[in-house]
Amino acid sequence: MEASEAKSKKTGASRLCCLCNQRRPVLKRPKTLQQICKECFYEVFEEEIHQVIVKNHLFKSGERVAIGASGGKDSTVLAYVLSELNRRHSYGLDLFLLSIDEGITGYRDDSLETVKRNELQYGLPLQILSYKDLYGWTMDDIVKMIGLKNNCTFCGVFRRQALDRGAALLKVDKLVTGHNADDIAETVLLNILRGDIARLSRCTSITTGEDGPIPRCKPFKYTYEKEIVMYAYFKKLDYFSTECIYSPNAYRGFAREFIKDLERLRPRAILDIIKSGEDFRIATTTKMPEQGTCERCGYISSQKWCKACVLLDGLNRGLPKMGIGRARGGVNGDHTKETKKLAKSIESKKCGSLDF
Ligand SMILES: Nc1ncnc2c1ncn2[C@@H]1O[C@H](COP(=O)(O)OP(=O)(O)OP(=O)(O)O)[C@@H](O)[C@H]1O
Repeated sequence: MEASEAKSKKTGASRLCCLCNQRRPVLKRPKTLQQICKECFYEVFEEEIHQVIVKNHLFKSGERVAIGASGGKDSTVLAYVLSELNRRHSYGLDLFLLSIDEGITGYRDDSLETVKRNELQYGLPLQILSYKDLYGWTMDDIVKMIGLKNNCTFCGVFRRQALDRGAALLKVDKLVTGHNADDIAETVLLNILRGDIARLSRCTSITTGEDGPIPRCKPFKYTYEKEIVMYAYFKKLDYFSTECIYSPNAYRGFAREFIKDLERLRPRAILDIIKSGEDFRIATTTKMPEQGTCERCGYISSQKWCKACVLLDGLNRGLPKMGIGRARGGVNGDHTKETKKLAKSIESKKCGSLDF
């Protein structure tokens, strides 16, 4: 063997992309550990998402679809890829960007600037709704009142409803979010750790809320976070990468780290956790919440008042902890068993939990 040949074999310098066998590989694909070139990476990344959309019948031609756009990597890549696929495969969708301004100075104001640029870059109309306009409170105001602990509960509950209201305003048929495979695996794990069977059964569904105001889909259900970051990086997409300044959710953070450790040992671990979540069956004896409407605002709720109204009532009465079960008294019948149960159920729904 020639010395140069032996050297390139040792360093792997002569290797070609294991998909096209023509170009030099520039990355190791996190999901499969294959050494591939940039062009093949774009192709497999986009094609896998297309297959997920087609196999799960996520959209119908002619539908209006809002993309929940936070300006972060996931939703920015989602907006970009969905516009590309819509054109390439003639899905026939009318796409919109929908952003919720939680009122977090130094975080959401900056990320919304990114979404405004995406509006022009991708030619997608943008609708912004703010917590201030919808609820009379910004997250800055709420954190001033309640501190950092539990603020994610308010933010998550309000965002979910705000996205529904934005979707209604845009008259869309569906709302898509950038929740990725890592997010879903993490939520499966958290729901197991909390014993939250109702959520465990819902959190792996690719489409949820079909019986609610608007169905929500997660086209990135099987897409790895690392691949989304790589895609955004190689495509030089314009996104905002700072973490929320009010997000001290340590429990979720541990679950995230644990999954990252598993992924390092075995990349398939993320898909396997999702699969386990999908295969869980609920015993018929497990009591599931019944869906009705909030007596106060008419939004979907399994209680007399929806979660947002309970939290808002606490804030407006100067008793913010009431809604998260930290103070005595409350709505839905003061001091009753029902209030305690409601407060407990709200308390368990922390930041980013996938109630979709
Ligand atoms: N303020 C918001 N406005 C509109 N959509 C949002 C907003 N916050 C979150 N979303 C939607 O929910 C998804 C998951 O949000 P999460 O807070 O977990 O952020 P993330 O995983 O960092 O995603 P991203 O990178 O898109 O910010 C986002 O991808 C986006 O589709």
